Amino acid sequence: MNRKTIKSFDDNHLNLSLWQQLIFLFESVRGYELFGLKQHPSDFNLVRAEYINSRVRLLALLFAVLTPLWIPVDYLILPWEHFQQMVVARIVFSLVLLWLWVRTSYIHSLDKARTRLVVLMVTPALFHLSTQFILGEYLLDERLASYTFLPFLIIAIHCVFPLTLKEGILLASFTIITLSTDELIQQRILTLASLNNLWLLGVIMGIAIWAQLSQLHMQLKLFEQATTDSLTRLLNRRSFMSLVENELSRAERYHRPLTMALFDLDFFKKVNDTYGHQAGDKVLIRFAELLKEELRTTDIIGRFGGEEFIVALPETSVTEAYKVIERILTNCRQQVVEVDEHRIQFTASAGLGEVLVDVLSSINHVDEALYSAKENGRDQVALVKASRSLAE
Ligand SMILES: Nc1nc2c(ncn2[C@@H]2O[C@H](COP(=O)(O)OP(=O)(O)OP(=O)(O)O)[C@@H](O)[C@H]2O)c(=O)[nH]1
Repeated sequence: MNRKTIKSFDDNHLNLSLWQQLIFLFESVRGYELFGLKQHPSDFNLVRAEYINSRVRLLALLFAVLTPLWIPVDYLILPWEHFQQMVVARIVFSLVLLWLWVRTSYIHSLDKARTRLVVLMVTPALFHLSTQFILGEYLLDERLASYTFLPFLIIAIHCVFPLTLKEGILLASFTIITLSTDELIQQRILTLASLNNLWLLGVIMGIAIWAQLSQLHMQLKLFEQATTDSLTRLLNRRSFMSLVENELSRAERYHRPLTMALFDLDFFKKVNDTYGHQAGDKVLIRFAELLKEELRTTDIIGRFGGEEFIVALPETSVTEAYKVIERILTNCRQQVVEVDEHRIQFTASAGLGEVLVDVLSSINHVDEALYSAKENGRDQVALVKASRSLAE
């Protein structure tokens, strides 16, 4: 039996062990998502991909334009032979980045954005290596001090990207290893000068990763605010609709069933009027939790407004969905929400049907079915009329 009660958050929190409280804190600052241990929603990934891509483009263009501008300085301070080689290196580097700028005009996946980011970071690292190779011992000349700054600049630039801890560490390590290739080959990596450089690169990398995490955290928060209902943490109507639109395209392409159910809590006004609005909110939260518990992670759950909830079940026929909805309504009857000395019980009604042709009219149909469930006495599920289930 699935009999559950809700206590206030503070009661629950006080009973937690130190370890549980730490886990709670970790979760509340979105630790799993920031560390890259939990997948972000697919539409968030697309937003992040676009964000990363636009920065890759901007930086590629900036590097491509600025690098050749240094040629007059090369001319003034480098011997002719080195100058020629540096000009070639600068032009090649600039062309690669221009190519990256042109290629990155369109994005449709996070993986692509990540690959472009790696190319953006590795290209200047390779340019730096070629500089080391061309100038060699000449770099010890004080006038060429600025030619050794590039690695620090490259690592510092990592901070403009919203990355998870895992991505940030991988990318920065990859860049640092590329930057150190020369010293690794010549076995100079353990000299004091090299270790000093590595230490400084490590510090800048730490700061850059912190900035990346802060950006990602902010983006996750904004995304959540834009797509979820703040009370129940379910999808809001707009993001529910957009996810179901995608799911409907998939269902049509692969000829798979997609069903939808609209729930409405029965006599909810009475709960508010009798026990107060906060008690009503707790009932809404409990019902949202019940939906999350009873449905699959692939199902789409949203708060449609007020005391109405909506779910879409991919890969599920109406017959299968009917059993699921009945199970939810049965469990709903067994829920108890404790508010002060009161124990509130509640029921729900539902309309159920297949999603066909377009999402909006399917919602209208399940809404009509819900209406008949209410008319027939509530606390039950009603199906969209058979004729409606055929594509109209
Ligand atoms: N506590 C709380 N109440 C809400 C919220 N959103 C809507 N409501 C209330 O939900 C109630 C809905 O009432 P009605 O539409 O009359 O429906 P009902 O009382 O559930 O009756 P039936 O649907 O016919 O069974 C209204 O009193 C709204 O104020 C919310 O976020 N929190």
